[in-house]
Amino acid sequence: MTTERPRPLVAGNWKMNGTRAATETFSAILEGYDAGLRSKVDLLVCPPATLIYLFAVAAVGTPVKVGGQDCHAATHGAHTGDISAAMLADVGASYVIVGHSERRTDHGETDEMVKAKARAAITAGLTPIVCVGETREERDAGRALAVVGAQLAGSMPEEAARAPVVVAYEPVWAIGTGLTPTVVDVAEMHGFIRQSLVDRFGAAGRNMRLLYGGSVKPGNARELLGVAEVDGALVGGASLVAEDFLAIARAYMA
Ligand SMILES: O=C[C@H](O)COP(=O)(O)O
Repeated sequence: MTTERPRPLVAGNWKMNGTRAATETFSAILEGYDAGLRSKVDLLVCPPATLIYLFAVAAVGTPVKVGGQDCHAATHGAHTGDISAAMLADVGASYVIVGHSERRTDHGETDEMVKAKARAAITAGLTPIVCVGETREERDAGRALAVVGAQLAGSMPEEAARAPVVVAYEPVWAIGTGLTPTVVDVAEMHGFIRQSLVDRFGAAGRNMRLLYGGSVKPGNARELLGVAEVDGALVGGASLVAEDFLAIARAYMA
């Protein structure tokens, strides 16, 4: 049994922000990802779909990865407005976020749908980032572990036993609010998620990267990313500012 930790990943989720002018921000991220950072942490940026190709071209020759924020479960067909995992791969994406709480809420995505999307991503050669997380009410009712456990059980595809999958724990109440759980709560949840993954996927579950997301900022990154079983961050607002995003990644510098 390996005790080696997965290499950390700091991923930016730009959500519905950014036009072509934001290529400047992305270029600053590419430039700031120096040898020191490269030796410690992987970087991923998930811009709106309209910018994926542009960013992927800009990132050629660098280790920075580009990803999508969602994909359809089908490979192609009559799904107006949707994008398949293969289409994301075609324009240079190597990751895709699935089951973000904003998709679950805004688009009524169920665990079953998220699982189908994750499976489609794997089939297309992408690494899915499967998001889970409880609401404030669920935490206050003492149900956080049960809710996240059920989301994991329903959203993680069986293929995770043999294909790379990332899990992101994002308490819904911490997203974009400036609020974060205590490090004790993060440690409890990540320990629980790790155990659930090991129970289901064995060694693959032990090596899966577990990201924390929800109001990660340069000022709290070192504390949050230092928690046991936290292998990186999924960053929203702070990833829109190159210097803040890089400062979060620098939490891994000694
Ligand atoms: O996917 C990212 C998260 O929803 C976190 O967003 P935030 O860093 O703006 O709180």
